[in-house]
Amino acid sequence: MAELLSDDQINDALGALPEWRCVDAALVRSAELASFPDAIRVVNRVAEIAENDNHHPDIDIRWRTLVFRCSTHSIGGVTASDVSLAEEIDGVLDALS
Ligand SMILES: C[C@H](O)[C@H](O)[C@H]1CNC2=NC(N)=NC(=O)C2=N1
Repeated sequence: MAELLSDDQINDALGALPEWRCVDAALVRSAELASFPDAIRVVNRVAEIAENDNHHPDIDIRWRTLVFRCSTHSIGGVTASDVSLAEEIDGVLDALS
């Protein structure tokens, strides 16, 4: 059973995730892509990763801007799975730059 991370553990994790913030018990970051098709390509790649991990982000898509929100729905807060997913999302975005 996943365990909620403490505030200190979240802050430690965010030290390695400079694009992310903890907002309302979730890890959140935005990303602006070069085009809408590029944004959808990122979403599709993240979807593959999330399916593989069986851990899914909330994704807000507005033209070229994506907002990712990672929390563990089953226990209502941030767990290690969310930190791992955030790292993988950064990997997808970093691969574009
Ligand atoms: C049965 C349950 O839906 C699955 O174990 C997964 C699916 N993806 C998930 N994703 C997230 N973010 N939180 C979950 O609790 C979760 N549960």
